[in-house]
Amino acid sequence: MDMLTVVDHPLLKRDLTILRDRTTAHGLFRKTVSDAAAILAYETLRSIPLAEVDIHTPLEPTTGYAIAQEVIVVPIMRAGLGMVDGFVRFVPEARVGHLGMQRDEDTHQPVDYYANIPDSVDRAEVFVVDPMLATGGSAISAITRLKEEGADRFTFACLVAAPEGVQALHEAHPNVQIVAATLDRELDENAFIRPGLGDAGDRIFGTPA
Ligand SMILES: O=P(O)(O)OC[C@H]1O[C@H](OP(=O)(O)OP(=O)(O)O)[C@H](O)[C@@H]1O
Ligand SMILES: O=c1cc[nH]c(=O)[nH]1
Ligand SMILES: [Mg+2]
Repeated sequence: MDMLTVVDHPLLKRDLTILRDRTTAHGLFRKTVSDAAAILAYETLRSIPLAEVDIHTPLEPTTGYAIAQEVIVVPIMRAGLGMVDGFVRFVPEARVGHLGMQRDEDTHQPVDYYANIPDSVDRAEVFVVDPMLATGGSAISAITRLKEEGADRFTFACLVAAPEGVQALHEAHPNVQIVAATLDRELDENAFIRPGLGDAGDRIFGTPA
């Protein structure tokens, strides 16, 4: 699956273990989602373009670098909110858009309930973040919506990806780079990722169904 980059880092392996463990309480779960997102952001931002800038050190003029591309981070709510801090800590000037989507428990299709997308999305590098890529329905719908607003440069960053979701997202939006902390085995009959980590949103916000 070369449309997918699985970031290989010992800290991510440790963090995923904390997240998968059913005994992890929501406070540590939320912190660990943020920490793991920061590692994904660090790796993903390697390709961000830079421009040279003239600055003065206390001793002499020199050349430095500034990020030359507008960055927009778009969490898919709720669970994607847990990854925003991990991304914007490295790019504090980034704008943050929001897309609210809730998967219908029976059909597994995403139902939209909120959208707020910055006007500059058409000239930005857009990082869509959500811990879980299961069937791919939510990610596909989010990126379709962002394309309607004019966006055309995307990375989709998640913690746990299912092979079914990677395939579906790639087929629907072949130009989207997918970055994950792990590629898990499969979806189960409820479209939950196995082994997975359960319902990411409920575990981040401490609201088990
Ligand atoms: O790839 P898919 O099959 O679309 O599934 C993944 C989606 O499901 C979860 O959200 P959920 O609907 O549980 O909403 P929540 O974030 O409010 O918990 C998850 O955070 C993704 O958004
Ligand atoms: O395993 C899954 C699938 C969808 N949403 C989740 O939060 N977890
Ligand atoms: Mg959920």
